[in-house]
Amino acid sequence: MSQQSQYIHSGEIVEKIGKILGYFPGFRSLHADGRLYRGVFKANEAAKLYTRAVHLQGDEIPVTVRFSKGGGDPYAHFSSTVGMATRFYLPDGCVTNLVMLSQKLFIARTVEQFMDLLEAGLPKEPGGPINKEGLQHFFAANPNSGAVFKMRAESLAPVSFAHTEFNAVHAFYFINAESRPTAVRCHWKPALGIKGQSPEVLAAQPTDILYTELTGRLANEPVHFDLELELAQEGDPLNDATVLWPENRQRVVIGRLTLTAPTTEEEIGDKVMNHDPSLLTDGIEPTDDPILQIRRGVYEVSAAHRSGGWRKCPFTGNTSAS
Ligand code: HEM
Repeated sequence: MSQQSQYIHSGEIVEKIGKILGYFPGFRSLHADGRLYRGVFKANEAAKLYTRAVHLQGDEIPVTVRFSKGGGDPYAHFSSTVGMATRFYLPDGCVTNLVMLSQKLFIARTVEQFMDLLEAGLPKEPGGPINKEGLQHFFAANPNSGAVFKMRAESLAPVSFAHTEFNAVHAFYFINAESRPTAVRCHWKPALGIKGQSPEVLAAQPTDILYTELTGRLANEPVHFDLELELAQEGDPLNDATVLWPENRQRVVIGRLTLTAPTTEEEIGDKVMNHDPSLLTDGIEPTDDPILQIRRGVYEVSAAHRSGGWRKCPFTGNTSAS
């Protein structure tokens, strides 16, 4: 995919997200509220079968994780969608990201479908409420998106990050030392097992409840997640983030993440922490999923706005979040 197609709609997308969810200067357009934690990742022997990526060869690799709420309002309560953005610090000083959601699927298959969704949800007047009627029409006309909306609306909310499964949603190619590619979907499986609760019960609790819960837990013991690869079979869609693969796909655990303590942007030394999911390293390649491809540009625009950068998207000329 060309650089232009990665960036062409980025400014417009960030602008529309702001019109729907509100502008909160200095915060991410989505996943506005989050907290950072640190720890290590250690791959097991199985990892090498699938990838030659330097952080997946068995050495202990420093990591940071940003857990976040899904929405654009940093002062909102938690909902059933939370994020887990993991950064691996590679021996050569570079980093690579693995970005996941508590949801298994994304709500649009293509950039065009996502832009139509945003258009449908735009408030009828500036600053007004989200256009729920417009969205209902959109979901009726776009059944794949409607099905994901329903699935996400019916999903349980977390009781603790330590009991939540996370999913990278897109497929990636893992490339091993023999240059053999395997198409996979990645998941973080909580070592303590998966538990959920009703979103209403979670929303009635303090707005920072899952962060204080995790910080309190880490004061007593580390928290572990296993990195699981779901292996595609011939014919499984690799470019459609709105569709699950059949349930019987082989799953292989390739390593364990151990979180030990909270941290901060200052301690890490990166005030922006842009978790672009296409910031990969040799041994992992993106698929041509158009939603995965567009994310680099969108995250750069959002990161630039919140860090006092562009008032105007340099790729499209659109103004945004003023
Ligand atoms: C067209 C599709 C998408 C758009 C437009 C979008 C937009 C955004 C934006 C604007 C941010 C804030 C970036 C920043 O300021 O650093 C963000 C963060 C995030 N997105 Fe997406 N996103 C999309 C798809 C996805 C998907 C498929 C996932 C599934 C893994 C995902 C997971 C996350 C997470 C976990 C964060 C928080 C990252 C952090 O903690 O720094 N997004 N997204």
